[in-house]
Amino acid sequence: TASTLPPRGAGPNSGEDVYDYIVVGSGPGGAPLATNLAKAGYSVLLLEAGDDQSGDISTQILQIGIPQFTNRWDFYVRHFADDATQLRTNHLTWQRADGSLWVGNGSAAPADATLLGIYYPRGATLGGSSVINAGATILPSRSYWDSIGRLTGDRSWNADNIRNIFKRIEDNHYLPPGTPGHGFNGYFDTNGNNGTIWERAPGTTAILGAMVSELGGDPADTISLATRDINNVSPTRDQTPGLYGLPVHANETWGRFSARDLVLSTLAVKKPNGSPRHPLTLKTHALVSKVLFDTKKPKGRGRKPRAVGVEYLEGQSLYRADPRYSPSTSPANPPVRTARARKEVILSAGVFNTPQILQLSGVGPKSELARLNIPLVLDLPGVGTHMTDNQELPIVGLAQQPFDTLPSPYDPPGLVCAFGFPGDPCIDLWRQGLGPYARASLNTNAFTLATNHSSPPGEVDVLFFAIPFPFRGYWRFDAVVNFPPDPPTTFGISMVKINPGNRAGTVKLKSTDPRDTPNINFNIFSEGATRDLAAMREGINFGRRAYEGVPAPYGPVLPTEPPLGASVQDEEQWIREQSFGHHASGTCAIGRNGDPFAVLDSKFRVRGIDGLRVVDGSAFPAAPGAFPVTSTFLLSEKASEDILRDARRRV
Ligand SMILES: Cc1cc2nc3c(=O)[nH]c(=O)nc-3n(C[C@H](O)[C@H](O)[C@H](O)COP(=O)(O)OP(=O)(O)OC[C@H]3O[C@@H](n4cnc5c(N)ncnc54)[C@H](O)[C@@H]3O)c2cc1C
Repeated sequence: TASTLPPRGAGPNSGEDVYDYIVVGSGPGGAPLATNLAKAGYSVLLLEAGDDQSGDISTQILQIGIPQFTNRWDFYVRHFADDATQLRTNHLTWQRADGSLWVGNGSAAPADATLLGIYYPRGATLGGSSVINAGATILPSRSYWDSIGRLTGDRSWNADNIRNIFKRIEDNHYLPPGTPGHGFNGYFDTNGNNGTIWERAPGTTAILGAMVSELGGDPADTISLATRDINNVSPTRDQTPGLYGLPVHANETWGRFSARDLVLSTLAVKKPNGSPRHPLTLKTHALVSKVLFDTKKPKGRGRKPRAVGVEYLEGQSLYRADPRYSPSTSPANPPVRTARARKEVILSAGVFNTPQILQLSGVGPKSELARLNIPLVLDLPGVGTHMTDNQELPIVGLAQQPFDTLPSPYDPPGLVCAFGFPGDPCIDLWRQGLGPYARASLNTNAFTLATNHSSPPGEVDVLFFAIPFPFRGYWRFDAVVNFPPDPPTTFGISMVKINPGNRAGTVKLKSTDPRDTPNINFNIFSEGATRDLAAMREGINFGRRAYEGVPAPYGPVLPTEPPLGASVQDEEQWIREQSFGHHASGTCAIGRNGDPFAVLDSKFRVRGIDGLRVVDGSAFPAAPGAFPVTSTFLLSEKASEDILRDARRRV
């Protein structure tokens, strides 16, 4: 079949590209696993479609680490199958006849504009999205991990076990050494604010104080509460709402830690003779197009197809979501390579690309594969389904005066950072461990709420972070936006829905061309909508009451968005149409035995296939807490243990 690997010695590879394991994708799912397997002595090929951008300073400093032209893929997704609803979303991206981008809803779109969809960037570089994300590092609730154990009957999924993995990998820079539940010698740098940022940001602190007060606390405690550890081990942590610090994956001088560091540091270890200590081979510019299966041997009773390698296209920016891709300059027929795995192939290409690769390989919903005439290897209806996301929405308000941050006495007078633009004086300071980039920023606060609609009851189900601008979602910085600029008195209480009920998102192939993006539809608020909308409305009302309570000179703050005075129905419509996400999970989910939609078993093995696992954000059976990245590192560490245990058993 099309998926069969050429015999060893045949073709351009001549058998030389053979490894114990092949890992596809170097993000938080792939990198820990690839490096752990190599450190255990197994030969590993790590294939990454992007390139190594570690020389780009914006990827080194957390505060300026926004998605760049060189390190991201631009996906455009749908939130709804229904066009009329979709067109009311205010942050749709459209392409005009001259190629420029325009952002706005359908009512005002220029006549020459074609709808691309809702912009949804992903990291596509060595280290994956951990190189471009905001770095928020919050563990999900204990019940989240325990529920995977209950779902699968696999007791290794339990909160204590996962906390032990966290302790092993963390290198905490914001708590006293020895703090229970934390680690201080691992690779996963975490940092958090020490309170001083709030002393110089009186407006933001006043808003946080009003939120504390609204929950029955004393606003005089605001600064000390804003340094509280949200990843604490208290047995009541998940049921204790209120203000905390928001930790991030960053080192002691707020340099970004990412999955890239793990790969580069593993490659850098040498033996005394100068040869690599660990048998890890990294190939960037390698876009995996399919998994190859052994379909030659006669099928015995119960014999499953076996993954034996991968096929990949070689070259830079081959995927059409890469902003550097151009139909005129990108090669039409890049070289096609294969690599063989003695033991296993592990897909860690992220929530959109892992299900794309599986479907291109003939593993997925039978009807979908038949639609594109892809030879069927296994009918696995759950591939590319059950996608979930944390819905987010800002509660926007206008204060009585602008939100200023007072200068730090430690900075040169008149210092103004340019956030990575040429001549940024703060970059040189950061190199010396000084200046604003070497300190916590204003978004290092987290405020949780347990609404009357939380599930499990009593557990926090909404997380806010308070910032002096409205975070309404993503669009490209070079797009023209069709919204009026926000005045400097604008504030945003950003709301993230924890444990969302919707898992109706899908990733389906657009074509059999591996360079095409798939069709992605989150189908938001299709499932569990009553509960989620009610919880988010309760969150909005909490934010509005807090705004009213902000004292002079900043308050009272006038809530402006979602629009005031709307009926319940209209407000729900606003939430449905204007909320957004960027934490997609679950497109190849772990599930219980007997569930036809369970793509993976509890050990990350693709059900019905030997030698193939999925280890990335696709594997989560539900959204992991408010922020997925830490859980993805933990998942990868857990998978490493499972895979190494199996490898030793087979020896
Ligand atoms: C802008 C942004 C902000 C975010 N902020 C936060 C946050 O503050 N906190 C948080 O917890 N989470 C955040 N996230 C989400 C978080 O970063 C992701 O959930 C996490 O990185 C997922 O890890 P992953 O390994 O599943 O996939 P990814 O990190 O997406 O990595 C997948 C890798 O696979 C590669 N790849 C894809 N297809 C192929 C192919 N065919 N062949 C070879 N390689 C391939 C990609 O290039 C990429 O490097 C954010 C994400 C973004 C994009």
